[in-house]
Amino acid sequence: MLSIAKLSFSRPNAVILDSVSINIKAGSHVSFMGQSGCGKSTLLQLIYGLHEFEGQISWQGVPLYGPSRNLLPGHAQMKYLAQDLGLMPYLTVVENIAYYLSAHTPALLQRRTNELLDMIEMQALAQRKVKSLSGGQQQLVALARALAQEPEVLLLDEPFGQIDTFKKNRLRRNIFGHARNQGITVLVATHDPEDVLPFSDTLVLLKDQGIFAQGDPVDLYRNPKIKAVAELFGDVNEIPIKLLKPYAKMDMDLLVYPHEFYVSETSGLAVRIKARYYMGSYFLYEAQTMEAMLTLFFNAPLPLEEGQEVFLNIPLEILTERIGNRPAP
Ligand SMILES: Nc1ncnc2c1ncn2[C@@H]1O[C@H](COP(=O)(O)OP(=O)(O)OP(=O)(O)O)[C@@H](O)[C@H]1O
Repeated sequence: MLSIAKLSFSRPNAVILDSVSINIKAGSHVSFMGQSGCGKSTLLQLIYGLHEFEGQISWQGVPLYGPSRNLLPGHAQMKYLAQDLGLMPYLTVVENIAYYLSAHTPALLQRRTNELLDMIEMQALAQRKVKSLSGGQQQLVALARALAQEPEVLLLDEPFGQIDTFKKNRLRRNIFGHARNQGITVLVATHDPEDVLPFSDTLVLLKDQGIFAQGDPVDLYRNPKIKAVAELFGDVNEIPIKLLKPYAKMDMDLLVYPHEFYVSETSGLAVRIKARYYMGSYFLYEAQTMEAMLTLFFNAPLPLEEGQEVFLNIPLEILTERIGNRPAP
């Protein structure tokens, strides 16, 4: 268990984290999200022991301290992968990875190196010097090198930030899957819901120097109780329920993702289309409600025209789920 109790940290001009407490089960994958500057990277750095702090952090019952109590920065059982990757630029990809591998025979070393090269899909670049690689490729070598060290805890700061979209999902599956098989506890600071929804056991939202919400990412996605949570996953609309269902007895705002609407020709919430964005497999529309002049966003597979009037609806099960989960007044 990674236990964080009443953790506080300030910079000269600002409190960054104020009395943060959380327990993280060994072997679990946890993502930290929140607006830029909310302290995600700082939290990972504090766990890794790079700054002095107030409060307690312990791993498997053993207290962890800041740099003044450690000979070298960082804890041996952890690996922290920051934006500056700390690679050895004049060595090759394979040398950077194999440097940290413990293997008793050359054949085993070769096999384990190959496994890691396969994982990051960089066999073809194995003999290239790291300094000649792109930022994204260096990021992958750093990930493989971190995993080669078989840490108990892996702390990743925006791990796929520089990787191209076309490879990203496959690499995420490889790397998070490898960490899961090895029983490594993974903590990720990210802005990207695709790092979180398919891979994390827990999502933690940082806001106002503390933990604002935490839970199963799928629950938080499906039943966001407040807009700040829904917004982590992209665009979201906040709509007074009476606009959608005029006969509704309660007064509340409903959070609706753009893909949850469906378009009807005949009935629903009347909107006029203001703008259309082609998104590949669908169109994203900006529209204005005819009543209350509210701006909202919805997705549809069809090319609708600017100025066109359509009716929007949301499936009954989403309506019931959201109403059932509304925050207490
Ligand atoms: N070396 C530093 N010196 C002074 N202030 C810093 C330093 N590093 C970070 N900060 C400040 O601390 C706050 C938290 O920064 P941190 O990098 O932890 O945020 P973050 O949530 O990881 O942001 P991002 O999503 O943009 O990476 C920010 O206000 C930032 O400006």
